[in-house]
Amino acid sequence: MAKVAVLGAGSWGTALSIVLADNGHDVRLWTHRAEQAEEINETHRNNKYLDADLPEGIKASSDLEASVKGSEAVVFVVPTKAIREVAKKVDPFLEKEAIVIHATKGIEPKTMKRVSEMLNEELENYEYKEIIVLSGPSHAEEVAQRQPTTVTVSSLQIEHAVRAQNLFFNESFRVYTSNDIVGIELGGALKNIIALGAGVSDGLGYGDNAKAALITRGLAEIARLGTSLGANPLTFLGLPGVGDLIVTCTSVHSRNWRAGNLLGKGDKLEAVLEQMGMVVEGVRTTEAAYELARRQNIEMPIVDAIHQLLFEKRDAAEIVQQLMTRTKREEMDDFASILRKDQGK
Ligand SMILES: NC(=O)C1=CN([C@@H]2O[C@H](COP(=O)(O)OP(=O)(O)OC[C@H]3O[C@@H](n4cnc5c(N)ncnc54)[C@H](O)[C@@H]3O)[C@@H](O)[C@H]2O)C=CC1
Ligand SMILES: O=C(CO)COP(=O)(O)O
Repeated sequence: MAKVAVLGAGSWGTALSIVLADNGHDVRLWTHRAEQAEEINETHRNNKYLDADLPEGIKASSDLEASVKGSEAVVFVVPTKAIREVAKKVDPFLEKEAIVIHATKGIEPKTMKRVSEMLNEELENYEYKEIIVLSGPSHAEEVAQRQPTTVTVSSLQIEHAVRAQNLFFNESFRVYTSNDIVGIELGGALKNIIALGAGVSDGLGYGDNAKAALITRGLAEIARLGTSLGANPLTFLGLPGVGDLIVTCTSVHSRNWRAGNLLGKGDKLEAVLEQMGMVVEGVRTTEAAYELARRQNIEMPIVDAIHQLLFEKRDAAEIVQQLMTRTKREEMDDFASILRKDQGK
């Protein structure tokens, strides 16, 4: 059994630590707050983030060096905005043969980089340069209850992804592998924007028809942008694509859906984010995707609409009207162009 460091003691870091501890691994759950580490070790709970009793195999720590040194695997689960800062601090302590996995779902505004690209830049001494992503439809609350969950792990070298698959796989946590790291990271990050939109739609009082439309047309936007950046279009039909889109757009567990729901009811963004107390990745990723769409010359009307709502203070109901009255078009236009690109035409 392996020593594994999990970096970030929020909901998802804690839930993934439970999976690893259930598999018999020696888990160091690192937090940047010493008082949180003390509380976890004394109570075997992480009450602010997850309603679950933690297995004995999880030891919390605020000592990054002690957590990372000697670990066969290091799992980054801090929010996207903290990735660079934490990676810089981790770099001197990483073991030569360790695998680096991340389970963070975001794109960095301004640089428009994926999390594995940010990690590769900051982990200067890391020889493999083969970061692994873990993504899929997986709310922490259900994983902590050992409810059936499926995810996908991916890295450029499939052997690395297989090491991660073996680390996490158990009877309630089924792990697939894939070699499309670009598609998997983009699917996980971009679905958060659509989930904000689904929350807005529900908050405005619209029904299931509207939500199904958002999920389906949102998937078309994600696939269009993703394919233009080199992803395999089929990835978006898998767990980290449509799977994660469904779970995040339809579950009350989703922070992005909940934030959107409050926005749809008329609350202001700053108040919503303060009230959430947990990371709502879709907000910063909207900034990044909005810029990426322009750079790649890709049409993303839902992303544009969420950008207008979040950053241009536009009215939610007006934006829905604007989406509904766009120029008439053929439904499968986008998919036809994706397929043409995939076939090199
Ligand atoms: N919660 C979930 O069910 C899932 C979350 N994710 C992704 O996992 C990532 C983390 O999400 P959650 O755990 O839900 O967030 P969270 O808000 O529950 O926890 C974030 C944790 O990161 C810590 N943190 C923030 N800034 C930090 C810094 N500069 N240095 C060190 N630690 C810092 C916070 O103290 C907190 O413990 C996000 O990218 C999210 O999209 C992915 C799948 C499921
Ligand atoms: O990514 C998730 C589930 O797969 C969690 O989504 P939220 O960050 O919206 O809670």
